[in-house]
Amino acid sequence: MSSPVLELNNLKCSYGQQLIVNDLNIRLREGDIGCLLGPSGCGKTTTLRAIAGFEPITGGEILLDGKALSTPTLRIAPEQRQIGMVFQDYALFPHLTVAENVGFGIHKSPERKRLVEELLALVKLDKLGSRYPHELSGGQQQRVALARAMAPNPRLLLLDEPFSNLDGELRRRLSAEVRDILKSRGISAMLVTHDQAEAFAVCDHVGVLKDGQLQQWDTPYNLYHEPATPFVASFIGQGYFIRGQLLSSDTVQTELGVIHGNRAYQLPVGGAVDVLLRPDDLVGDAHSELRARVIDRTFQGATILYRMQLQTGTQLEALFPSHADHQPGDEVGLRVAAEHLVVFPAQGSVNLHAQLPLEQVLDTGRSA
Ligand SMILES: Nc1ncnc2c1ncn2[C@@H]1O[C@H](COP(=O)(O)OP(=O)(O)OP(=O)(O)O)[C@@H](O)[C@H]1O
Repeated sequence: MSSPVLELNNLKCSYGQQLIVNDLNIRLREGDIGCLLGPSGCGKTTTLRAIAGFEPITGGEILLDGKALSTPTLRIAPEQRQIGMVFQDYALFPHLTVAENVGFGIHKSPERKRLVEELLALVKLDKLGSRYPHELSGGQQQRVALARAMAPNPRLLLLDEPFSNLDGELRRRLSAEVRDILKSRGISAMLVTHDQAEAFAVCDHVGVLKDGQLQQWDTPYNLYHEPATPFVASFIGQGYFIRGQLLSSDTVQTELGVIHGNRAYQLPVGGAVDVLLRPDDLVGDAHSELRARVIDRTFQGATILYRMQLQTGTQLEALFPSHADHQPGDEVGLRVAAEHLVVFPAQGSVNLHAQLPLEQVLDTGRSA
């Protein structure tokens, strides 16, 4: 396994007496794109600014290639860190052309002209080198910012909400393109976002933060299918919890029937658990004894998200292919097809027949 390019060891950051980032441990491998993801105010930007050298740290250490950049008694200046930064608002120099912006950090290099041309071609702006930033679209400006940050060949690139000023399709396309560009050059990067789809599309590893603490640092696949905490389960993807009882380490009895998973839990057999259900864990089955009534539906194109109710009153969400066209009031046969059984020890005193909505988990998490 390759050695980490960036290490955050027990990192702590504070503003005055207020601890903002608490004991963060992250290792980013060479060539990987990492992400800090979490709700507003959880400490993502503070962490990124500490890595860049703009904020002091109050505990732990930040290492680049094994060398200390920050400790509570040391702060290497940002320009000496070999770290490039791309900001949300592009932060281009308005009085410099596109080519001059890109070449700004390498003005002493004899290779400057060639490098600028190469980078402009890489970000597909080779014909726009003589324009000024205000003559470009938002997406084009962010490409210039990316090329400028890459020009000095940094060991690590930091991207702070780089696509948040762009919308919809452009945002999706540019984020995929940026991933391709970084990967084609083997550049290690750390991105901050509160957009889960963006984190999943761009990054190899994602760290979910809550109140300055890392809940899980993992691949997007594992965050979705094997969330380590109820907070990650509820923050990542759609879903909700239903109450169940553990029959064995990998089997749980619920009012939807017995659900058998592919992973063993070290929890007391017979104990109450909360079972995570994603809308795509429920499939239609006309022959199933489990029946639910459609309450409402949201047409999403290829799929329809149904809200349904069991006879017991429990409400469920199910995502069906669009051709399964049910109307409110219809009775539908259901089956659970959850390969990835995700359970947590039961929280609070939830009515056995009531689902625990995700918002409640998030609220409980916040106030904890
Ligand atoms: N300069 C500052 N002085 C005091 N408190 C600050 C300062 N900057 C940020 N904070 C506080 O630190 C906490 C974390 O802020 P931070 O900007 O790191 O969060 P974030 O996760 O990036 O949020 P967002 O997604 O909204 O940008 C917040 O409670 C914020 O109010």
